[in-house]
Amino acid sequence: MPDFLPSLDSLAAQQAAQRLDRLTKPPGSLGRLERLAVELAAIQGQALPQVSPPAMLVFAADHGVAAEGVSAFPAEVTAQMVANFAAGGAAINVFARQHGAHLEVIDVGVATPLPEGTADSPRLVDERVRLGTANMLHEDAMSRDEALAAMVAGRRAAERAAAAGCRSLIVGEMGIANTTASSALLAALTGASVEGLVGPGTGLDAAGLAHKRDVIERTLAARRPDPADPLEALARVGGLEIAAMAGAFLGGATHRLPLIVDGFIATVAALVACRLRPSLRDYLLFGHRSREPGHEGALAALEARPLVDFELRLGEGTGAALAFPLLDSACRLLVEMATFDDIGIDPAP
Ligand SMILES: Cc1cc2ncn([C@H]3O[C@H](COP(=O)(O)O)[C@@H](O)[C@H]3O)c2cc1C
Ligand SMILES: O=C(O)c1cccnc1
Repeated sequence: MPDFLPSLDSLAAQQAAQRLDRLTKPPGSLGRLERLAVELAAIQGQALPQVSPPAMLVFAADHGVAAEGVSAFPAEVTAQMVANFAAGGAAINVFARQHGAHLEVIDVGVATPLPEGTADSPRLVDERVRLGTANMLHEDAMSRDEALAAMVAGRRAAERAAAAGCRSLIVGEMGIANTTASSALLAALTGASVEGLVGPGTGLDAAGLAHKRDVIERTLAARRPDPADPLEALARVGGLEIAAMAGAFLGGATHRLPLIVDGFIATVAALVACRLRPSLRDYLLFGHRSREPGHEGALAALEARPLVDFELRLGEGTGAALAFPLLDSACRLLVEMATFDDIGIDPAP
């Protein structure tokens, strides 16, 4: 993983801010779009930033803890959804087509064999580190080396996106039971109570939720993840796709790509990456506020304010994709709007 990340470009930020003040509008009247434009200039090191085309990286893996009945859906759905992403039929595929995104599905550890023909899809990348994590209630989800290998697979995906000319990164996931792993990891890293952050995921009822909470609490008591060692915590109670997302964020930042964080799971992955490299925080933009209750605590741990609140609770990168047009609009305003000079008006009569 990178030892350091490039720092924000304050000169590019200043140039963008000055241009915004010369555009044909009252100063500051485009609100948060103006702050976004300046932030994007600082990240990319360009007075006129550009976020299009985006890359959409969907990392998929299975979770041994699914055997405890912590999801409303069976573990086989991970592989079925990977086939759906590969065929272009999932929600994130719709947004990818809408925004001309480069979409990749990266299998870092799907346990069930993929449906016939899936492996032939040009969208699918095989980076399997192991066939799903172990059941973290009984043993560590994976080894430290496996967590690192999954992070490196994530970094490689970010590097492919940069090499393909993508100008921003949307990072999503698929992995049945990954809200359980993310909840355990978030509780471990922040010390927050499991009760306050556990949620229904794909749609557990009240009894299912109580059971999920009990499984997470017993897991934390058995695994004792150390918040001072984020990689170890990731290995003990995390997931392969969560590790890969953390690696993709770090890899994207080394290429100065604005990183659009999705919902609960992506935000927990971003938190892990920030604990490893705190300066990563400068590169993160938060797409949306998920309905999953734990998202609030994950956002608070990163002092993050999401762009949109549309009551999504899906994952895959959909909440980040939904916010993408806001970033794109911010960039286009900087490039395409006329200045007061252009139209011959003195803005300060
Ligand atoms: C058909 C389907 C499509 C999905 N796309 C994302 N998720 C989301 O749901 C899962 C997490 O919820 P839990 O922890 O309750 O299993 C993840 O795979 C996440 O990406 C999906 C879930 C399903 C069922
Ligand atoms: O916010 C998310 O990422 C989320 C919430 C519920 C289920 N899957 C993902």
